[in-house]
Amino acid sequence: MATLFGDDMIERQIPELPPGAHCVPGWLTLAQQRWIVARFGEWVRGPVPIRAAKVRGHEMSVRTVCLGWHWRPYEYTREAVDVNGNRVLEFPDWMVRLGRRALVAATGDPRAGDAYTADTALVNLYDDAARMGMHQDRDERSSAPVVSLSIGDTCTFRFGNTETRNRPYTDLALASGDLFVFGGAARFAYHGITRVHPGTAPAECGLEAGRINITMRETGLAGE
Ligand SMILES: O=C(O)CCC(=O)C(=O)O
Ligand SMILES: [Fe+2]
Repeated sequence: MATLFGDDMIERQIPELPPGAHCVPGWLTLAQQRWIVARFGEWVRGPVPIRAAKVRGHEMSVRTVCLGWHWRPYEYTREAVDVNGNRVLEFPDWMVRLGRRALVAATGDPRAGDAYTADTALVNLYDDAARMGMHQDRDERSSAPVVSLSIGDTCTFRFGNTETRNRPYTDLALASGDLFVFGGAARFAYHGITRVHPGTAPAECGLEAGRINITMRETGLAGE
């Protein structure tokens, strides 16, 4: 029980979030985190290498590898047309199940996951200097919730409103193992990462430095 007196046992204060947004600190166990980090090692060696997507000609500071559908600003395709043209990895069944369980855990509603079949995940890798500017996730045609999982270093996550990228917003820490869900009235809220806090990853999460974030989504796109 090496984690018994770790930071994960200290109740963290979750600031008030807008309706539709939920945070579940420490949702993934350290064993689950390590297992996902091992899968991440496979994904980055997969058919499409991890890369920094370009937004209006500028590389993002995060690097991203996708599952199910390949995302680039501002479109999903099956092939990584801006990387090497290869088809992205299949969306794993275990992640479909995890997404459903995440919605149940986040909302407390045992039926919340029933109709949810995530079919894409953007898996972001942040180094100490990486940030993500305020944006909406709106390249999906479905308004089903976004399920976000964090592993590694803690970051400061800024969760805002659906109208502007400015205030009102709430800053909260997302630590290794945390689940964040935004759906319903919060589905199209602006959000971003203002900083990553180096050296804060728990020793046993499987990632020595940096931060992995997985956001699962339903694209609402059909077929091949
Ligand atoms: O890293 C995060 O927690 C958020 C990532 C994000 O907003 C995105 O990939 O669209
Ligand atoms: Fe996002």
